[in-house]
Amino acid sequence: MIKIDGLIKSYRNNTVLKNLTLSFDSKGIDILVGINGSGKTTLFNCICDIIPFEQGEITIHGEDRREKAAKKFMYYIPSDFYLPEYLSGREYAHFVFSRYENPDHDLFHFIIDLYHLKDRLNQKIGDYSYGMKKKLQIAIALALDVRYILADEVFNGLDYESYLLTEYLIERFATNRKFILISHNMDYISRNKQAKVHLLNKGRIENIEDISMIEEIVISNGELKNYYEQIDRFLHHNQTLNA
Ligand SMILES: Nc1ncnc2c1ncn2[C@@H]1O[C@H](COP(=O)(O)OP(=O)(O)OP(=O)(O)O)[C@@H](O)[C@H]1O
Repeated sequence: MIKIDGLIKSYRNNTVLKNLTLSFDSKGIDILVGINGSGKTTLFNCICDIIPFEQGEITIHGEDRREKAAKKFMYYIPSDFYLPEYLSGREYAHFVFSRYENPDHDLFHFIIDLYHLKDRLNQKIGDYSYGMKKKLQIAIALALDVRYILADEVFNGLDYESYLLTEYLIERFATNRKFILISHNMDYISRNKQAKVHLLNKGRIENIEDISMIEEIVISNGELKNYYEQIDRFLHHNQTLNA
């Protein structure tokens, strides 16, 4: 289980996470939603010990997140990943595998095949497209013997077939590990009824039982209604001028 207790994280005087308490069990899919800048990536960076925070505690299977014993349970696919462009996909996968226990090489090659990347594996990552880099990261993540895979916008950059394939892989692999996904993809969220959805809003987290609530919350919290009215007034004004 990942336990987050009383987490407070600020950047100078901007408090992004305000006394956050939540936990993730070790199977299934959890999806983190929230408007741009609500702190989703910050939360992932805190969990994975990439950034420090002022207050609170995060444990992974009872181990503090900073401990090696905690890190071996997790793999993180960030949205803006900077991969070593001078390595081939194969070399990079081997580098990651060397840092974890029991990676499944057969599974890695199986997924690489599904993603049509087999012939590209010996090429430098610098020559890969954005979607190909994403697929390489997903294949590596699934081949690792980890409990938790955290992924920030994992479907971005994937063509539709690869998106559906990845959705299916995640669903099947979630029977014995946890995927915590940051996603703005409402298509994915609404299709995956078994996933738990958490909304990060103004530094606090709430569970979303009914995903139609997301639209209501976004509209009632944000400036959206105001923007809709501005667009209507703008169009009305211009149409009047052009009439
Ligand atoms: N290194 C940093 N220094 C200062 N402020 C930061 C830093 N990183 C993030 N922030 C601020 O923290 C807030 C949360 O950012 P974060 O990237 O966690 O949001 P997010 O929910 O992941 O956004 P998005 O949906 O756009 O990816 C934003 O106001 C952002 O400007």
